[in-house]
Amino acid sequence: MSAPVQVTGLRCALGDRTVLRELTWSATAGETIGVVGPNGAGKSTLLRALAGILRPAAGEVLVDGTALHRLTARQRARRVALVPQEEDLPPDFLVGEFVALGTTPYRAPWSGGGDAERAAVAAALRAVDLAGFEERPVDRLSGGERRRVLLARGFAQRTPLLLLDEPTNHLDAHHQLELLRLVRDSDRTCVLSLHDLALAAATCDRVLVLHEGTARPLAAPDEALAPEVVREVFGVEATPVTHPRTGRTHLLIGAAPNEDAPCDDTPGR
Ligand SMILES: Nc1ncnc2c1ncn2[C@@H]1O[C@H](COP(=O)(O)OP(=O)(O)OP(=O)(O)O)[C@@H](O)[C@H]1O
Repeated sequence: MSAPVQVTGLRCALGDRTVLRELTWSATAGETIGVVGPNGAGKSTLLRALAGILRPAAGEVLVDGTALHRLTARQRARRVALVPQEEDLPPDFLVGEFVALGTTPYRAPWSGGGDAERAAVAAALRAVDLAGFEERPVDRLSGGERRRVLLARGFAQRTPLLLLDEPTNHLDAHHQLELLRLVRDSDRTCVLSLHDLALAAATCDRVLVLHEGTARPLAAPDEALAPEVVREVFGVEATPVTHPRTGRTHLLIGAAPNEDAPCDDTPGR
């Protein structure tokens, strides 16, 4: 249940302002693509274009060969799920009712959910470590639990393409790693925006770096997040180190040296 994604000559505008231009890249079915970039680089805008919510100003996005923005909302919702960065949960909803919204595209109009829907909701809640939360009012959740409920709704949509905007926000270390493991292990194509470059390097098959209104070539983390790229785009130092147990490359992020500061080589300092 995964779909290839093809982005060709994509330009995205908000109002009369071009936010992204000349984006051309493609993801194969089942890949996990990380999107990184400084604040305001256009990560959320790109995800909205991939979701078919934002109509491209030029170029196109094809998911499994289909331009999503030409589909009805219901058809689109069977192909792509977008978990936004922030969303107010509707007051008076129970967690189970909210997560069940993810199954709406599969229901006949005006029909209730039934056993299949309950099973889908329970599975999605188990996936985000909230098993048994169905009856809990959504306004009685912590920030991290709210975040995981949003993710559960995205999982319940059972789409071949899953878009996650800053999915690790508000999550503790355990749930960040669990979520990213879930994303990697799922058989969907996933595109996720991340601020944490080390997590992006450790989790994603390939990484797209947005910078100055466009994207650098989509590449494996070692190349996409090479120290010189990270220095130029983010103004920080990235040091690749090999994890002693797994052998995977991890990035240590630190402040860039201040080139104007006098160099102090005094021993012992
Ligand atoms: N409605 C709008 N009209 C014009 N410009 C907008 C509008 N909404 C957002 N922008 C601008 O578009 C740019 C891209 O915004 P976007 O939210 O996609 O960036 P981002 O990379 O997701 O940012 P962040 O890391 O801060 O979440 C920003 O410069 C933002 O100020």
